[in-house]
Amino acid sequence: MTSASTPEQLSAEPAGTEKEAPPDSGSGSPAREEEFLYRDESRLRAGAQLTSGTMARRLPALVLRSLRMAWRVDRAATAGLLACQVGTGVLAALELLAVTSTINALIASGDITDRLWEAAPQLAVIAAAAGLRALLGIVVTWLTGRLRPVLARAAELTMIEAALGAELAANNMPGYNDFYDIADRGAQVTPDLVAESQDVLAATATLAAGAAVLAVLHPALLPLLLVACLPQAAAYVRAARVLYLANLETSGRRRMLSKLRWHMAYTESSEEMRACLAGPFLVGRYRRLAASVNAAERRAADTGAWMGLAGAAVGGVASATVWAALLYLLATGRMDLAAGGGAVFALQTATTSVRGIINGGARLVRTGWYVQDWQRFLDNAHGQAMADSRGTRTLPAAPERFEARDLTYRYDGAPADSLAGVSLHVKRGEIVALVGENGSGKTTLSRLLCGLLLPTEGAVAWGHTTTAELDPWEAWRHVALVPQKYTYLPLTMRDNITFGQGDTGDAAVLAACEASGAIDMLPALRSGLDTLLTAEWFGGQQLSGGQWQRTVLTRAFHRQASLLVMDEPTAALDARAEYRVFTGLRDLAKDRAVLLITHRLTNVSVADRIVVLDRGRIVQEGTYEQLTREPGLFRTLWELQQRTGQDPGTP
Ligand SMILES: Nc1ncnc2c1ncn2[C@@H]1O[C@H](COP(=O)(O)OP(=O)(O)OP(=O)(O)O)[C@@H](O)[C@H]1O
Repeated sequence: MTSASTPEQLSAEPAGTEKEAPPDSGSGSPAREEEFLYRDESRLRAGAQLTSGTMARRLPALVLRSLRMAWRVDRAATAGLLACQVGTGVLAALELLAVTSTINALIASGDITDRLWEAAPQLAVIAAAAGLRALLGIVVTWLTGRLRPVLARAAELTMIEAALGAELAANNMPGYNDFYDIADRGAQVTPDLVAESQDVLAATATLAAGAAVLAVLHPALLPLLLVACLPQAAAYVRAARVLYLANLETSGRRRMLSKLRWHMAYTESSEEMRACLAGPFLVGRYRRLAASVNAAERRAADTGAWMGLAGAAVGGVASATVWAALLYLLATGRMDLAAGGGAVFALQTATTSVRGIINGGARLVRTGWYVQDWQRFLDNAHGQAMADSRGTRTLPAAPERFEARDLTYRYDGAPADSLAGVSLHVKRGEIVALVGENGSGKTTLSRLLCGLLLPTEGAVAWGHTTTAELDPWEAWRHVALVPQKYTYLPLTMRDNITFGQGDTGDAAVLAACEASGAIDMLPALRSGLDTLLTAEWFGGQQLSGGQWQRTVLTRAFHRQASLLVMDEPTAALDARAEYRVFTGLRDLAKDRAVLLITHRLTNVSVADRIVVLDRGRIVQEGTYEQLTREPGLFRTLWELQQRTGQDPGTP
């Protein structure tokens, strides 16, 4: 390994040297590396057409929805915040009126002591209002601090629920995961939307107070102030849009960065990161991609800053114009000096409020765009909500028969069908084995039979009901699945087995452990079934690959489901454990329909029927005895295994 590959040196690379990839960082130009990263052109185009007018129209609904959510998670804090904002506005108005009349009193003719006495109540109102406003400010900070984390977590949870409610197929759709990330950003900034709308409300309340005074002093001043500030508002919103669009444009690249980070830093890939030198290779890739994202974000920051500057300059000129107008009114005697004093203060307050509205409004509009993405995802999971594509029927009883009828399936964006014209059934009490070479469609067929995917053509029927008609969450209570890539959860063994369902007592869980062979692992586990299965946390224990597979098998056996689907269920098991699983399978199949996928062909002798797939089509079907005798794909593969000794036969 070269010295450039040590972790210390990789992390010690100074910021800003992103373009200098390490020598072993792999081939391929940045352009090539990025070309497969999805860019949702239609979203970008739609984003480019976003106007402040459209957002201004949508904002009330967005703010209302976020407030409703805030109300759900913490009524007291939400009500308190709203009350504080209204209070702040009222106090600001009072203060302003008091200041105006104080100025009027002070600059009126007469004895100064009398004038001071006359102004004393107003001064008391000013002091009290200022004190109360400061107090309300502290309360707002306190309540926001309490509401923010709860609201952010609640928003995250709604995202998770929406993602869980999306079709499995969505994960393979270009753009879906990017959109998820963009929407997730919206979920994260939901508390900002609430806080920013409150800032705008507070500024509006203060403006209203200033406006009332200004309108009394001279009717031209307020419209002049508002009109003068419009260009600045437009510039700020444009700057906000540039930043939002940059986020949209870089979403695919940033998602890749976060995937790379995950692989480089976490345990799952840690062996290959080191021994295969994947770490240094990926750091190089990361640097190049990060450089390209940084460049896009810097461009946006520069453009945004220029727009902000232009806006501020226009705003400055606008303010000067209004002040000049005030001077003109005073100089020409159109406003008397006493009114002028109040006007100066009211104008100052109104200008500050208008700036607050413009700044807060621009931030609010930008946050609104994010939150709108979040809410759109919640509404239909980017068009992939199962609620929209499936029915709501439930089954009166566990189905007896699961049947695929003339199925065709093509993954989104795939060049060809993964399955074509496939028909197959499996009944309770029966074991059907699916075999075939890599990529022949076995897993896809099992996903369709489970109702995880809906067919492109044809149907899957559970009894008399198709999977498209069923409420999926109800339906999956009848399924036990051992997928090829299973999930290791940082939970106890019991929770990993039961997922909190069915009989979680020792007797039921141990019976399932007996069938899978996991029972042999228990004596070595510190707290038996209640051992945390990860060494990442204190007191946890790490399982081996085969031990995990036994746990996942236990999970499936523990579920009293009428359809048991096992995809390479024993790939990591030792010979004894594998033998145990296959000899126990017949017993398990008594009241289950079992679909078994395996490449170890002697194991399929346990099946009542074997279905052979080749390039998405069924090419053979029969018993083990028939298929090992008759010429065909099964016998060819079986003989190869016999010859290489990979499959020495059932022990
Ligand atoms: N999530 C997916 N998205 C797109 N295409 C997929 C996806 N999963 C599988 N495919 C494609 O569908 C075809 C069938 O894949 P499938 O996983 O069903 O095969 P298999 O027979 O289970 O393979 P193996 O024996 O390697 O597990 C393959 O061409 C594969 O590229």
